[in-house]
Amino acid sequence: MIKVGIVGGTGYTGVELLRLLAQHPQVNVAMITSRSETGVKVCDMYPNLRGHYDTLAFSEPDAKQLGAMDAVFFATPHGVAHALAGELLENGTRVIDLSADFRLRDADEWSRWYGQAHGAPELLQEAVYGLPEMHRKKIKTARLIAVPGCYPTAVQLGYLPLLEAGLIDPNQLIADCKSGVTGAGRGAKVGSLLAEASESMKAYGASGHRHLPEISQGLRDIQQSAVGLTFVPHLTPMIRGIHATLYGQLTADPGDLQALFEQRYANEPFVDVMPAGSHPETRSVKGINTCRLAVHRPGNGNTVVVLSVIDNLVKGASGQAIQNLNLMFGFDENTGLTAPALMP
Ligand SMILES: NC(=O)C1=CN([C@@H]2O[C@H](COP(=O)(O)OP(=O)(O)OC[C@H]3O[C@@H](n4cnc5c(N)ncnc54)[C@H](OP(=O)(O)O)[C@@H]3O)[C@@H](O)[C@H]2O)C=CC1
Ligand SMILES: CC(=O)N[C@@H](CCC(=O)OP(=O)(O)O)C(=O)O
Repeated sequence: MIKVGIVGGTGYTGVELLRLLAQHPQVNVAMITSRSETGVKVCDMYPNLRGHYDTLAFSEPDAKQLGAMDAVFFATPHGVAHALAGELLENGTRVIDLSADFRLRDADEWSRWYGQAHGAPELLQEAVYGLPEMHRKKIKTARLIAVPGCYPTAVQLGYLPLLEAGLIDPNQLIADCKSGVTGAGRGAKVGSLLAEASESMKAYGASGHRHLPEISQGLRDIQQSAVGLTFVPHLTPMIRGIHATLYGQLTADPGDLQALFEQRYANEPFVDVMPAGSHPETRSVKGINTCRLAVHRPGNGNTVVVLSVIDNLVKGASGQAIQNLNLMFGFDENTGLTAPALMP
């Protein structure tokens, strides 16, 4: 049994960590922080957790107490993990950061997209990008994990087999993505109000979203050369879920695309390649750590279309964070992550 702490426990990804870890036989959540709810019991704020965390209460994010944990999850806004990660690592505590603090390898690029100086550039070299389907070996020995963003997870998993096989033009990638409103976090914002977000849909960040450099970096790593990506996110009237429609231009005879995807993900516990002709739904992954994919080649033409769905709070954040923890501590990769999705 290991002891873990969660910094930022009142947010959507924090409470999702609690929900999933309640089923994890090897993990004891020993500390959870919130500056605004200090002293409040977790189960008083989140009644769905009654019976699971009856004594655990929110406390201040004290570095010394966090340093007594085996691992600490950061479910906080950007910049918070920068300030605390170094001290925790020095104490031998492993850090799993759900924010974007360590996702980009270039500190200057991070500063440009996040509008603040990078607070811990000295840690960038050791941070491992926590996408197990690409970096499983490195994750197993990592001390510091940058959990991928929600859109980046859905997009990279969809393009991975095609780019690895060299079948599409890396300069003509188009990712048309939709997110539910929990993607914007729990903080009060006009755009997340029921009357603003329901019965409507809109694109945002079309001329440049902070996930663009993260996705491009990941696809570049697969492709081993520059990529040209157009990424347009949309806000849709659902609570959870990411739906990515990915377009690629074939440069060679692709052979059997369905077999390519099935073979690439045959040993991946959290990627489900749907039968040929499928259209995966976001609700089929609600609450679970699975990415469901389908690959199409309309009219047998030159365009390949990949459909990729995840739950932004699970494979897009907290579930993937636990998948990383399992790998880092030598637990079965799917420990605590095996329940089926809630449907409808
Ligand atoms: N929502 C999503 O779908 C996804 C989110 N992420 C990322 O995960 C992180 C958390 O997201 P989410 O749960 O949505 O965020 P929320 O806004 O819902 O929650 C943020 C949490 O962080 C705490 N917090 C805020 N500022 C600080 C601070 N300076 N020091 C310590 N704690 C702080 C808050 O509690 P308090 O202020 O009381 O301390 C709160 O518990 C973000 O970086 C986000 O980008 C990643 C993938 C998907
Ligand atoms: C709907 C919505 O607002 N989504 C967020 C992305 C989700 C998220 O939290 O981003 P990270 O994965 O990088 O942390 C956004 O567009 O900024």
